[in-house]
Amino acid sequence: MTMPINPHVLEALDIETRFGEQVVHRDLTLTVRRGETLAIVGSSGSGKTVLLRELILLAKPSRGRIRLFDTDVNALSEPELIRLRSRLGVMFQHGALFTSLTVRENIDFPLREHTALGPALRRDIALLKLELAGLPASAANKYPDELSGGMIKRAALARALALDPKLLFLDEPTSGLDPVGAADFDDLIMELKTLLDLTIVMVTHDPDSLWRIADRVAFLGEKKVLQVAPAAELARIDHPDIRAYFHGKRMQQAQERAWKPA
Ligand SMILES: Nc1ncnc2c1ncn2[C@@H]1O[C@H](COP(=O)(O)OP(=O)(O)OP(=O)(O)O)[C@@H](O)[C@H]1O
Repeated sequence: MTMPINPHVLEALDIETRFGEQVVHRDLTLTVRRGETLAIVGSSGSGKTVLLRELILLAKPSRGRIRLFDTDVNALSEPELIRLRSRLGVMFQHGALFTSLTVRENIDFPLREHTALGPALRRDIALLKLELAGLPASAANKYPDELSGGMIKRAALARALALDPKLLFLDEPTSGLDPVGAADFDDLIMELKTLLDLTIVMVTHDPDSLWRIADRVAFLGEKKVLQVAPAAELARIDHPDIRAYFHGKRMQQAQERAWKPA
């Protein structure tokens, strides 16, 4: 008998997160469907970054369960956790590139850590990822401080893709980019999602990304996920925090741009 495939690649169930007396999450549940782009939004301090760190296994919630690729994370030993973590692609907000390494060496880093591939093959893979992320080959030997903000994002994306993850996390992928650069980056994410058959989870403050590339949006408030729905549905939900978030001028302009025929 074949087992039905779990439609969820990630499940965070009944999560509680505390820092001393402060409760950041309580009874928070979030599931991510295979193949979707899910955006996590909420006001400043609502616990998006903390949640992201828990989902990528860099931090442990105080209570609750996280299941990734059908594996209960709580039950794993440290080596098993490291192996599971290597199946996640993560692009951090400011790139988090090693400043003493070139772009190619940065992309090579996870390949060296987690595979037994030889240097020639690793070099080819790094150059391929660079190209996938839309960087010219000439960027390979540059150091992070020789790159523009947009190039740093792309280099960080190339590194996140190094090990061919099926699940990609993006922390504020378009922050700091001008509107054209941000739209280009959103386009790139959409293209890569289709090309590489990715599931994407992103924390974002960018209204254009919400309307253009997110299939569903999870709204964090009152220490939990208040609602998960496509942006158009979420915008109609009658909750004071959600209404306030969606009815700002920037959000309305983004909605109009997303609905304008190309
Ligand atoms: N390591 C930590 N120790 C203590 N408190 C923390 C720690 N990390 C986060 N917090 C607290 O948890 C709360 C949620 O922080 P978090 O960074 O997740 O918010 P956020 O929704 O990502 O905000 P923003 O949109 O401004 O980035 C904040 O009150 C923060 O001070």
